[in-house]
Amino acid sequence: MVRVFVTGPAGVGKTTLVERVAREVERWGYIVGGMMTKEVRRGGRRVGFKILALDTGEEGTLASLRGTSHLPGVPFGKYVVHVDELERVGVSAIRRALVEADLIVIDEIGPMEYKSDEFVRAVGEALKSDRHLLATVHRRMADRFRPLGKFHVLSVENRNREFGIILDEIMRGLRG
Ligand SMILES: Nc1ncnc2c1ncn2[C@@H]1O[C@H](COP(=O)(O)OP(=O)(O)OP(=O)(O)O)[C@@H](O)[C@H]1O
Repeated sequence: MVRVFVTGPAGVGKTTLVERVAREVERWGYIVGGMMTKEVRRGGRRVGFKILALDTGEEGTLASLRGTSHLPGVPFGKYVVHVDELERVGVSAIRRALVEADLIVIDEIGPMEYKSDEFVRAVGEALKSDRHLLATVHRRMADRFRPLGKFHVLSVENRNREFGIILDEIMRGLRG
């Protein structure tokens, strides 16, 4: 069983890399589940983050700029984190992946997501399960996950090369 963690500075391409890997893995006929986080931009400006369930395509609002959403939430810097949405879309997707997927994707494990105890629990379950895991980890939390699997730090210079290395690690795990 393989566990791959990806970290790196904001905007370096972690989500893009995970999407590319997930697409390739699916092309080989494996089932990929879990969740992705994407930024939401309006007029060139980042106004929040949304979560996407990989299996159903369902979307939820993870966070929005303070004062711009009626959804309940927990303040986090200039954002409000919508814990209910994270649990409805993201945590549910991870839980389904724990029973259905060949590869569990968690993008990302970060301080916003950690506002949800259910999310923290779901990550713990993924780490206890014997399913293959590909997760992105916020820089601030990297040290906690470094010892738990193969660990990659992305930069603009290495991100294309790392894509190949990570895909190879995961395909080798999937093929046993
Ligand atoms: N390998 C790549 N080659 C060219 N452009 C890329 C590559 N990877 C990512 N990008 C571009 O860089 C931008 C940021 O990518 P992405 O959202 O994947 O970064 P991230 O590390 O997940 O960001 P965040 O820290 O916000 O989660 C996007 O516009 C994406 O298209």
